[in-house]
Amino acid sequence: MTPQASSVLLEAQGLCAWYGAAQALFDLHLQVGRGEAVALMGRNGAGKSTTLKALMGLLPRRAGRVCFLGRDCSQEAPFQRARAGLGYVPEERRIFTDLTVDENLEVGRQAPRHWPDGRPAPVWTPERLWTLFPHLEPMRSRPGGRMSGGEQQMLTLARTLMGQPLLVLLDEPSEGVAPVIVDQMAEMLRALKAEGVSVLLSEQNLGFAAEVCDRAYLLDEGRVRFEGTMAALLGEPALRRAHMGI
Ligand SMILES: Nc1ncnc2c1ncn2[C@@H]1O[C@H](COP(=O)(O)OP(=O)(O)OP(=O)(O)O)[C@@H](O)[C@H]1O
Repeated sequence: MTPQASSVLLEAQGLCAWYGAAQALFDLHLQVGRGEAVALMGRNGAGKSTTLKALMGLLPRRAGRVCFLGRDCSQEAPFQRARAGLGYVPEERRIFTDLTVDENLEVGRQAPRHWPDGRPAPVWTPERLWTLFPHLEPMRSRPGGRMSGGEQQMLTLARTLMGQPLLVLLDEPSEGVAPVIVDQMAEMLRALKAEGVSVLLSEQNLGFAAEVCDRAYLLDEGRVRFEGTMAALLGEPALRRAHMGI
């Protein structure tokens, strides 16, 4: 079950990536449709972060095609992909520790966007973000450096949303985060999906991914080993044991 061709926002065809001479991704094909939440699953070192970085154009040595909004962006720099509406939240939180929550959000602000069919895309303002991240509002004047890891993770995502992305690449948001924040994160991602924003979520936590995502790609040693619905992945214990160790 892949998205209809007309609704595909992001597509990778034969994506390969290397770190120096070592190949980390092999001939990866994936699609994310409009309004879809898709999980990229796999154990440590499977290639999840590498896939997101390659999609964003952050790895110097890569091959294959990446299309965003039907346009080949394989040769574009990361900032050009971001400007086109591809959001990226890296695993390591990248907030400005000396700036307050409000200021961090302002740094990310971009003009509202439109979908390829001309309809307006969701518009994110700090006021709208407080309803998604009620935790952040009381901290508006607090410097980012004085927040917990989970709160910084939320702020990184909120700031990415201020860039008005049509699709967000989200790298392991649940890693090292308290269970209560993981629950809020799942709720927030469901709300994002309800707004029609697409998400490609790199994740090891199957429970979290299953709460949020409709489809999954399972990676092992840089190759896709399974592609299908989340329900199908949940129904394949042997596959999960072989490629995820759970
Ligand atoms: N900067 C780097 N230099 C060299 N090799 C790297 C680098 N980053 C990742 N790798 C290697 O590439 C492979 C894929 O790593 P990647 O970080 O994409 O995995 P991952 O699935 O995101 O794992 P994790 O959940 O641990 O972040 C691994 O073999 C890893 O050792």
